Amino acid sequence: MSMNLQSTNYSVLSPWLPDFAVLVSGLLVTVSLLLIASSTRKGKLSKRSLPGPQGWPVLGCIPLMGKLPYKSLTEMAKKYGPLMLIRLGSADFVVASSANVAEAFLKQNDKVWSSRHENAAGNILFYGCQDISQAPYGDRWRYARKIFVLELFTAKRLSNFREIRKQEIMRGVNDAIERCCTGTKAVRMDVIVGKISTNNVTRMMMNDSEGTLSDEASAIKASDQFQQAIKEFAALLGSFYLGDFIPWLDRIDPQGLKKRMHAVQKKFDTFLQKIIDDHKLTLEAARSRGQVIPDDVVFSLLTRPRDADGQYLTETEMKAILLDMIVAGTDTNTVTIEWALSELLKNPCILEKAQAEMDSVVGRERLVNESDLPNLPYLNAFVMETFRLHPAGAFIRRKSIEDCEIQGYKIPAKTPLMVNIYAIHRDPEVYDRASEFLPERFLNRKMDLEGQDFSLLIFGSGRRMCPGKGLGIVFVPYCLALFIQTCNFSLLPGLKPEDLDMEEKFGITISRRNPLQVVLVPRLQINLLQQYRE
Ligand code: HEM
Repeated sequence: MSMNLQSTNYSVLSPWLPDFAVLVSGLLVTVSLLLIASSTRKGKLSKRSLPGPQGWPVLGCIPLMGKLPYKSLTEMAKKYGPLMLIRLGSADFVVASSANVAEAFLKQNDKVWSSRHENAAGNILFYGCQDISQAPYGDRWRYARKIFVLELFTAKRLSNFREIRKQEIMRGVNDAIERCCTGTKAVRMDVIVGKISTNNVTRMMMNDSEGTLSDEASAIKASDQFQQAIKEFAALLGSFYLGDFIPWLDRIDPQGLKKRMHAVQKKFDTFLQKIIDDHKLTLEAARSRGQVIPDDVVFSLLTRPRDADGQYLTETEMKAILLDMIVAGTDTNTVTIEWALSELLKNPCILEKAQAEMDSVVGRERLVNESDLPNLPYLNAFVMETFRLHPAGAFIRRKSIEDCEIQGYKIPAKTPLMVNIYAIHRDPEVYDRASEFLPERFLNRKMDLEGQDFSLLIFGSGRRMCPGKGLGIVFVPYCLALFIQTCNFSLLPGLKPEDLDMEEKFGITISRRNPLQVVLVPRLQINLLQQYRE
């Protein structure tokens, strides 16, 4: 039976359609109320009015954000100061854009600002924020974080996996060189480095070198689709979902983002459940044969006994934590290394200096080791400058758990905060020639990675500081050290260093808008490199 959709819809809706006059007056009243609300909101929020742009009714400052919100907010801070109030849809955010203001939030009032602002992505992608990164401040977050730091990402495990990091990076180097067909073709560095970072983190989590995983799980982990799923996951996590800011749009999902979030979450859930089931089978077999259980994160999670007070992690919480590791642990490293390589290609004299240092400290007869890193001051300064000018993420996102006074402004509980790391790292009051890439600035500057230098907030600060920092500070410099030592790099034929674009794309991380394409040729004896081929 055919049905006239138009007339059906009309007849269903018509009882609810107000007549035109009522509609117009209703709209006028709504807009006036919103205008009144937006003009009085500052009084509501603070003792003295926090400065900030006025914004539009309903949308607030959403239209002012542009494609790169951290840059728009940096510009606004020049006008309104380093402590601003900005309304996005129906939510008031405070924005910190200087080291001093960041310190007031993250050090002097660390506990108050130690929750996270919930959003659709956190809820859908991380099983209702049951992970660490999205979890609200409270007992479950504290418990999961303690396990992460004291049992999963320990210094001992990082050290045990040293050789695996070297293997994975060298596999990537060899793969890149081979794909370049002895210097005739370019490779996409986001693809090469993305695979190295993922393999590095996933092997710590689920070490399949000892036959722990089924063929099916190993094949998924090694596939290009898995890489793409991580990209999709990270893109959705960083997406600007309108329903988070204008609650009544949540039911409509006008951008179709929630649908995509559910789809990618399902893929990861199936994969993680398979990993856990495979591990359980291996565990059973190993126990029945009295064998030693291999070292990896999933085994650690599955074999940990209940705590004395009866607390334990549920299987869903375990999956949420594993997701944290996959996403937070791969994308951050990948974008940082891709930006570092971009700067090397843009500034060939920096590459020359880094290679000269490598040759004089390590030589060309052996591969650089992680233990050489402390003896490579120029390389370390180059990495720090990359972290400064290209922070992995633009913002530290927090939420207050109680009322708080910052610089004389009273800010109520449950206010979301954005610390604009991008603005702080480019503050001309702190850094000379702040927008230029100058590794030398870190040769004579103390390199603080503990979150106590608020002009350099690479891994955040305080209670919610990055618990994966130990891996980041080894993996990023070591991966770069091996590339710098073993390869010569050039851009696509005809492209000069000064023509290389450095355009950015905003997401949960700041990535290159256009992928970096590089031609790599070996600069060491090929047999030194090839001992690490697949
Ligand atoms: C270059 C590498 C990395 C950078 C630049 C980085 C940066 C950050 C930053 C800025 C935060 C927010 C901290 C805050 O709120 O104060 C964070 C949180 C976090 N990072 Fe990292 N990260 C990196 C690598 C990793 C790795 C390798 C892992 C794990 C495998 C990881 C896991 C996490 C988790 C779980 C959180 C949330 C912590 C919490 O909310 O308690 N990160 N990271």
